[in-house]
Amino acid sequence: MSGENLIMSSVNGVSSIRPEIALNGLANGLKSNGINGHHEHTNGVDHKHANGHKHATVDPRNYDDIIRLAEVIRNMVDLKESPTIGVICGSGLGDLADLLVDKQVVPYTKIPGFPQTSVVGHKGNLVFGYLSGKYVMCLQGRFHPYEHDMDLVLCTMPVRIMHHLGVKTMIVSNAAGGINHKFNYGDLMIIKDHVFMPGLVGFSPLVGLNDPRFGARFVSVHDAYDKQLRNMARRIADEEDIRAHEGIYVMSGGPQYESPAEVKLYKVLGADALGMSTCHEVTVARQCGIRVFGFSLITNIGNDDADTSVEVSHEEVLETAKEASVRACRFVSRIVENL
Ligand SMILES: O=P(O)(O)O[C@@H]1C[C@H](O)[C@@H](CO)O1
Ligand code: HPA
Repeated sequence: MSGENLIMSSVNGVSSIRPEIALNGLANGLKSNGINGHHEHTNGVDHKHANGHKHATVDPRNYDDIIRLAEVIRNMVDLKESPTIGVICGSGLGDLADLLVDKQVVPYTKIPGFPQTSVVGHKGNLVFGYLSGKYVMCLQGRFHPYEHDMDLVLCTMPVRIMHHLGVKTMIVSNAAGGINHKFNYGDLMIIKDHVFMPGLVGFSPLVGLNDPRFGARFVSVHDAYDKQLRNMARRIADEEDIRAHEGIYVMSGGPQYESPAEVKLYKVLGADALGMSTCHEVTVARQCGIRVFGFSLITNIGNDDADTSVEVSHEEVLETAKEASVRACRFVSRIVENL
């Protein structure tokens, strides 16, 4: 692929990538030395491109590395303005990024030190452009902890980059199994609160030395999912005739789906839908002070009876998510319009 094509065509114009800037960015210091010398790069990430060759070492725990990487990304595109809205596209919402106007696409493979996606349905592009007249940045593909050895700091690095680039409101989506008996295939669930199972047992992106420049050591997640945004989203769902519930999302570590007994456990806990993402990203967004709106696409129904054989598959998840995709994109476009 030539340098000129690294940023793909836009709807209203094409910008060319300047790869030398990315490389200069690396030369200028994407070699982590730790936080003020206290943190000795204990978990530096030595990523590989999808094509196999090694590139920059970026320590996702190092504030200066994150800022430099954000600046490298800024220099890879010709930002029209600061993106104040960030969208993390879960399974089924990836098409949203394709709808952006004046679009600039940066493949994760071209970002030095960036992790890569491996889950089908997550393309692996950072996309900048206009949605409903607002300048947004989309993660067309997220990082699930189970793909990255439960390195939650690495998986949430894009949220910190979003914050540095100007994002004030984050919209995050996922595909999830419904466990509330009122839920049906293809419904949406506005996330009201979450149960972050990995976080409860120490797999939190906030574990480890905290550089105060990232935000508070102890982060409140009481009001993680903004009430005003939830109310607005409910109104929009009504106006658009989209079946949307409000409920509690539980994140398990995955990648195996839950056993019937585990589904039952989550039901007893009071959860309404279950998945393998989102909570880590929301936790970091809250540390940054980003307002959050989250929703699930209900792609399958959790089975809590071991005597009833109900097989869940990622293919089923993707198929239902695909059917719901147009609705979900319309929903998000209207929310962005109202921000
Ligand atoms: O990125 P999301 O949370 O939408 O992906 C879901 C959860 C698992 O990664 C996978 C299971 O089918 O889809
Ligand atoms: N469990 C966990 N993650 C999921 C599911 C599920 O049933 N459906 C989609 N993502």
